[in-house]
Amino acid sequence: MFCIADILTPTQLHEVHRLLAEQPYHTGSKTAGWAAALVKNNEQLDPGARHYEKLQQLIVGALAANEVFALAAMPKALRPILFCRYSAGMSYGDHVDNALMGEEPRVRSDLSFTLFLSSPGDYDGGELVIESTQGTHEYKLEAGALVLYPSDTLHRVATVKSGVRQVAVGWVQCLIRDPRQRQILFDLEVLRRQLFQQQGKTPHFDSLAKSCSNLWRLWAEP
Ligand SMILES: O=C(O)CCC(=O)C(=O)O
Ligand SMILES: [Fe+2]
Repeated sequence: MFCIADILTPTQLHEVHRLLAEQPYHTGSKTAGWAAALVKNNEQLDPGARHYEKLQQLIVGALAANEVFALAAMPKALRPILFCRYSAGMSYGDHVDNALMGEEPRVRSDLSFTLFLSSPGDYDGGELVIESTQGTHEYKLEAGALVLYPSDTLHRVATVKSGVRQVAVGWVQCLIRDPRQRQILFDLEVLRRQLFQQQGKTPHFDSLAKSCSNLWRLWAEP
């Protein structure tokens, strides 16, 4: 589980809200699996909405520009972003995300993310609650921040008691499928950057870079 602040700048957030204003939404249960649809009670931006493509580009561009997201998610493919809205009384009960998504070539959901578009003060309730082997985690982040979590978890969105919760949600198929291998590569890549910053391109740096590169070669599914 990974929280990343400031995926969107205040200017980008403002633009997202401007593009989302007065756009058509439909019931969110359309894009859920049959079991998840039973507990999904929210609204989603209609893919035919006037600004849908612009919104996609804005979010995908912001994700692509974020070095922490790139390193933590190691994306091979992204599903189209969903723009979801929960008004008072809405929630999304316990569910697991579909393993395979979309048409051929299908995307395997390794990681899910919620990018918060509303500030925590804009609504009561509406926490994203994730069950993991380490316990239950609740997330209600600042607008512009993102939580990245394994798609194989049971999770839910608590009922919004008042106000409106707006989020962008998405799924990533990772270049490295095994979370343990992703963790090793994440740690080594961080170390490689730190070593370069402190000492420059030394023989130690080259040696570490070689091992990093060779682990990518062993494990990546490009
Ligand atoms: O709204 C959220 O934060 C997550 C929604 C969700 O779990 C989903 O769309 O599958
Ligand atoms: Fe979900």
